[in-house]
Amino acid sequence: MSQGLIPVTILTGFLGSGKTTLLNHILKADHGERIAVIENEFGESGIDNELLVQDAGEQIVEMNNGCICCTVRGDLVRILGELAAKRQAGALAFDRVVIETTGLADPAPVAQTFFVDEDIGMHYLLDAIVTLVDAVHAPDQLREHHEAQEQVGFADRIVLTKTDLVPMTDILTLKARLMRMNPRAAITDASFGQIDLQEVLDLRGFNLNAILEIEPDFLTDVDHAHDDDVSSFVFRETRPLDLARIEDFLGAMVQVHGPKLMRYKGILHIEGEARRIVFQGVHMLMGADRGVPWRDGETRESRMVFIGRDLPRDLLLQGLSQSVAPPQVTH
Ligand SMILES: Nc1nc2c(ncn2[C@@H]2O[C@H](COP(=O)(O)OP(=O)(O)OP(=O)(O)O)[C@@H](O)[C@H]2O)c(=O)[nH]1
Repeated sequence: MSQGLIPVTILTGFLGSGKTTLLNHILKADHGERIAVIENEFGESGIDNELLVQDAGEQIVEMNNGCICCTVRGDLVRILGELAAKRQAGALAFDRVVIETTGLADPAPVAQTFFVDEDIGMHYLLDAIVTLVDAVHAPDQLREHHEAQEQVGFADRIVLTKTDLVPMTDILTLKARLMRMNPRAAITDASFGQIDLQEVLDLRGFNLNAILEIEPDFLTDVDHAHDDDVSSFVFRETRPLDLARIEDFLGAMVQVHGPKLMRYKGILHIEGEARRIVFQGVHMLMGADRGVPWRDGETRESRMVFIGRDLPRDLLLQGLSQSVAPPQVTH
């Protein structure tokens, strides 16, 4: 096996499948390794970045201006090159790289990077493509989005998430379907990212020969299409918001527009709350959690990204603006 190369894991999976949750588990686990993370997000606002636990040992690089598999692939090559150069010069220490792709990425062009770019190949070894599959939404996603199918097809390991929300018979049906789509990849379950790290790291799973059998044009084919009708926008607001109003409003919106709302997530500045509130959902499943405290003097801004098809953008922006907390009366 190629000695001295830096192992790279590509973490992929459709929108909201649990990538950031799993990545947080990897970062928090007691493995003694330093991990450089490359985060690619759909939409201009880097929210995942804020959701990752961070300590001095980690290097987190954001790539926000497009999808890693097409427009920003050049950026990926550049970032990997810079990381390797800094590591070689002793300016940066890390043992492995994890790339979290957007939920809409086709993993093939990301994987290609490690074979077609000579410089990258000299420093890095693609360890595996780990694909997360959301047990609640995958049956529809696999039917409607070819990206979801590509992610399963290219997986070296499949991690099934949210099995806590689905009856066992449906899980077995989904597993059988995934096995038919990709007999190479073993399937593991992870509840809220809890997984034995051996299941996702150092798999030495990426096998170019196997991939070339499935997709003979793998190394040359860079053309691929995205769902063009999927779009995103960001809501921003510096005035404090009222959490109950937001929950009521979005709760009502998903009743009507749930199927269009593929993914929404944000950091909210809530009246009277010293911590960031992390609010997120996938279609009709939504929830809020308390995040890290706002720092003294920091501008508290709510930012929420919506990704979906035919989004009711004006309605959402208007409803969220009306969720600003009423001014506090001081006596
Ligand atoms: N019930 C349940 N919820 C989960 C599980 N894993 C993740 N989630 C929730 O699913 C939501 C999405 O998780 P993320 O980790 O942000 O998903 P992601 O794939 O990073 O999302 P994008 O980057 O936006 O595509 C969050 O609310 C998680 O708490 C699980 O095993 N069970």
